[in-house]
Formats: sequence, C-alpha cells, structure tokens
Amino acid sequence: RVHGPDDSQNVVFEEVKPLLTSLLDGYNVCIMAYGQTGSGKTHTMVGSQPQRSLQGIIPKAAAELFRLISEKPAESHTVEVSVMEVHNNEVFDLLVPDDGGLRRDVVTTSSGTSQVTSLTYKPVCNAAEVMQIIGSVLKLRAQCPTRIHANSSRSHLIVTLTISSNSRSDYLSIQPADCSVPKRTCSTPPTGSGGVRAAAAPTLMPATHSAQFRTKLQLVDLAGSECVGMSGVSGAALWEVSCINRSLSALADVLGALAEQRPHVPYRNSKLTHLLQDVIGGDAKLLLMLCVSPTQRFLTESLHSLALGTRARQVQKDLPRQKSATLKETSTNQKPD
Ligand SMILES: Nc1ncnc2c1ncn2[C@@H]1O[C@H](COP(=O)(O)OP(=O)(O)OP(=O)(O)O)[C@@H](O)[C@H]1O
Repeated sequence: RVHGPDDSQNVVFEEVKPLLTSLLDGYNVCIMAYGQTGSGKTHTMVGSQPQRSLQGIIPKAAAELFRLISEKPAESHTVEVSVMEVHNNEVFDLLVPDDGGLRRDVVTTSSGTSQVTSLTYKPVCNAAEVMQIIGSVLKLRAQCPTRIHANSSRSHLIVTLTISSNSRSDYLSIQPADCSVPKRTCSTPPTGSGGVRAAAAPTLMPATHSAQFRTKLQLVDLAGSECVGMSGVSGAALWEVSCINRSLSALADVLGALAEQRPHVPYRNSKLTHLLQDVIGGDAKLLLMLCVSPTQRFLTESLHSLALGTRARQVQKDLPRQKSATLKETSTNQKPD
C-alpha cells in the first residue's frame, strides 16, 4: 500500500492495526521505518505529541495493544517497555536512570534467540505510561544537524513492548526461562527503576494448561540511509554515517539471505540485526514502512529504499503454527477451549 503526502497518521495506522492482534495470538511483531535521512521516519513512528491526530505508530500501537488487552480477562496479560538505541554499532539501554544510556551486549541464547543483557524492562499499564517513559528518554537519542535535516537522528531507536500472558493458549507458546513477571497493580505508577528486571531467555514450548507465554512488539525508527556528499558531514559525524550505512547494509543482507532461503542468515554482522533476530525471519511478522522523499533530487536514495522493500517482500514467512497440531500435542491432559 502506498500512502501519499495527504494521508493522515490515522489513515496510515489503520493499515498497521490488524498486525497487533497477532501479538496476543503468540507471534512476535516488528514495525520498522526505513528511508533516507529526513524522509519522515520519526514522523511516522513517533509523530507529534500530544495532539492525537499527529501521533505516530508507536503511541497508536501502544493504545491499540492496551485496548485489545482490555477485552481479555482481567490480569491475564502484563506489559513491560524497554527502550534502546543502536549508535555507532553499540547498543545502549536508554532506561537506565540518570545516565545517557548504558552500553549493553547482545547474546544468542542456547535456544537460538537473541537477548540484550541486563536490559531494563519497566512495567506499564496503559499507553500514556508507555509514552511518558519514551518521551522522557527521547532527548537522549543521538542527533546531529546535516545539510539535509537539522534534527537528524544518528541512531536506531528500538522500543520493545513485551507482553506476558497467563491465559490458556491453543498456540505454541514462548516460555521464558525465568517466568517471574513483575507483580504490580495498575493503580501504582512506575517510579524510578522500580520493577526493573533483567531479560529472560525465551524458548519455544508446547502450550499447556494456563501456559504463560511472552511475545514482543518491536517498534523501530531506523537512522536514515545517507549519501555523505549530500549531507556534508565530517569528523565524528562521518564515522556515525559509516556505522549507520553499514548496519543498514547488514539489514539488507539479512533480508536478502531470508528471501533466497540461504542456510546461513548473517544476523550477527551488526548489533542491529543481531538484536532484531527474533522479529526478522521465523514466523514473526515484520512490517517495513518505507519513507520516500517526494522530490526528484533524492531519486537515487528513493530507488535504494524501494529496492530494500522489494527484497523484504520476497521473504517467505515460516509456515504459520498449526493450531490442530498444537492441540494434538496438548490434548493428553486437557480439553482445548
Ligand atoms: N508526512 C509528513 N507530514 C508532515 N511533516 C512531515 C512528514 N514527514 C516528515 N515530516 C517533517 O519532515 C521533517 C523530517 O522528518 P523526520 O524527522 O521524521 O525524518 P527522519 O526520516 O526521521 O530523518 P532522520 O533519518 O535524519 O532522523 C520533520 O520536521 C517532520 O515533521
């Protein structure tokens, strides 16, 4: 679907909305904005606050997620937020109090999933809390003025909403090694680092009675792809551009390997692709928003973005989980819903 300059944020979000129901069905979901610098990625993902009609995908997705959860039995789901940036191929936890973000490692767990070590997770009970937390750390994000964009982001921003469900599921569930979801009533607002916990390694398990499963929604505002000649940067900013372009190439390589169904997918070639491993490929659902400038001056960059989109469309998702097969596995000691 192509959205023109006159399409509102609400119209764009209507396209995105159906994807969010998959989260409560046990799928990981990623919504990622890609495009050249200044093309509207932050506008698309974050938008302008607090005017609701100008809000981007992140606040709208958070609101929709909590609306969907409100239709489920009370206290059947809990949500936690974490915010990271990838800057100069290093991952920073932006929710570390009183700091410009602490450097973190990305590791692959024994079950083959990616995990950011000691990442901060904050429990949240509604979209306003999510946006309050994100709003308080957005100023920490690396920025640098360029010839093309005065407020250009120099890092990839990754907002993760982790949903833990205690409800009975017919699907294969993602079971964390550490199942301790922080207990907190929704009447208590988050304070400081309270309720913060370290990451737990998720593994695929057959669903059982009252199974607890975790899925994640990753909302990614990528740094812009950039032609150095046009942006006119030098010195440290030039190194930033080089890191941005290399990580975006790594993303293209991963999508290329998945599209061609190659046996080896080079997730570990950059921190960005390594930490997004669980939401790119497998049976996760990835939506790529390509932001493209309407001006002829940026034709080369626009074609480059469209080429990445073409590659992403060629990726075949793993077969969806077979409900009947899963039920068979779980039917020995329980009746399915
Ligand atoms: N569809 C749009 N409608 C109105 N304003 C827009 C739209 N897209 C972008 N803008 C405006 O254009 C400017 C650049 O957009 P934005 O900051 O989202 O670019 P970006 O792709 O995130 O750039 P960078 O990669 O350099 O960080 C901002 O002032 C933003 O408000």
